[in-house]
Amino acid sequence: MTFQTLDDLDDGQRVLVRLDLNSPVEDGTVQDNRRFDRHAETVNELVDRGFEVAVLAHQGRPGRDDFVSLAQHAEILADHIDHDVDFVDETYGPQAIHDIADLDGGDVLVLENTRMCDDELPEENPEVKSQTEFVQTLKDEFDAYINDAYSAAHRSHASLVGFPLVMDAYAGRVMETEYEANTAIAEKEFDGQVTMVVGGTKATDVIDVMTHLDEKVDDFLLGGIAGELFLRAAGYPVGYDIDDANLYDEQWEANSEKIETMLEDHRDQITLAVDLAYEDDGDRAEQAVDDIEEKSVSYLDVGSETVMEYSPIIRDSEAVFVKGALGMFEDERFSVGTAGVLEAIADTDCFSVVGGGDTSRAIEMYGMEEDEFGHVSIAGGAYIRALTGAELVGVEVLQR
Ligand SMILES: Nc1ncnc2c1ncn2[C@@H]1O[C@H](COP(=O)(O)OP(=O)(O)OP(=O)(O)O)[C@@H](O)[C@H]1O
Ligand SMILES: O=C(O)[C@H](O)COP(=O)(O)O
Repeated sequence: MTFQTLDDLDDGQRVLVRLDLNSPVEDGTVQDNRRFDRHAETVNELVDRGFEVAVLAHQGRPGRDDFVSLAQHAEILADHIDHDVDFVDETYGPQAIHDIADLDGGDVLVLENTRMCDDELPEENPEVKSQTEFVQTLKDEFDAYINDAYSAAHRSHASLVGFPLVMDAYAGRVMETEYEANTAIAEKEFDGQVTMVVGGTKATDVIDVMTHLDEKVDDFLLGGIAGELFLRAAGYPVGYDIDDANLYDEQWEANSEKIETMLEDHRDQITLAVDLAYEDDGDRAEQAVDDIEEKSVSYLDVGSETVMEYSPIIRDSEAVFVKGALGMFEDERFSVGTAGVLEAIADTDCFSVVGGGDTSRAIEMYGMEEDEFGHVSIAGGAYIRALTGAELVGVEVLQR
């Protein structure tokens, strides 16, 4: 590993720290999750060593319900580090600069959601990002930049790739441990069957990675939004938006060709759900995919038959990778797919990795322990990209 770490940084300086506190939001309330726990290690160390700490992080995506302020994140972070955490509702405006100047040793200030700044999101190369007003304004306020957000390091966004080009840059403790674990996992060779459980809402991320993993993975078990899109490509009348949902059509447009090609070239490596679950009068109901004539309900989980088909495949695997939940597990009625698959993994002695800020929450929600899995990563998209052997842009710039 060639990046500088906190061991290379002198105590008591003024530091800008990028965390990944991107969290599930339910009815406007940010849900605590292991990202806070893990990043607390880095923040606690900085506080104990007398640094003046300003935190950059993002939440959600513009236009989605989870695109909210970081005010609640500051409170949750304070609970995890047993230390006051201040918040300012600007990322680099005059009030933010004022509050940064007021920091004393051991103080922590969370700046507003980076994705509320125009400079943050367009995916541009690090050189371009380093010249944005966002980066140029904040860089002079700090002695060093620390990136702890391994789980967002696959995005070429200003707060992740801009600062290392114009500041002294370091990896935080989470960046270090996730990088080491995921790189080692990517280099592992398996003699037996390798299975990947693919679900969640970010179908574009997983489908892109699937096309690069077809030599490493013997069987992809599909669920979630990606699963429905694959069913659509296979000819079933599902995988498009109904009501106000905004999960399928855009991702179908972006990925339909890749999905169709994968089904043509790798059909024997792709296992699709045989039944799906939906809400009927407040209860869970299930329907075989062969019986669906028209999509008139939202499918929120894979069905029980699907879990029965996926479980023996998992039992026969030497390694299982999970990215994304098979259903909306936060609602117990729709946890059957996700909990069923995680229990099947926990019951075998295969090597396993469960990744994703949301998905990894299902472990404790459904009574399992982290040590029943080989590695639980707070990274989702970043860890599966690392599995392909590709370098993550946010890591690359730290290694310059
Ligand atoms: N059929 C479905 N309908 C709606 N939501 C679903 C469905 N299936 C899965 N989900 C949701 O997917 C979410 C997890 O997927 P997501 O794509 O956010 O992955 P993740 O594991 O958090 O990874 P990352 O860290 O990349 O965000 C869960 O919160 C779950 O509720
Ligand atoms: O939750 C994640 O995987 C990271 O925070 C990246 O979020 P994004 O997929 O919205 O870029």
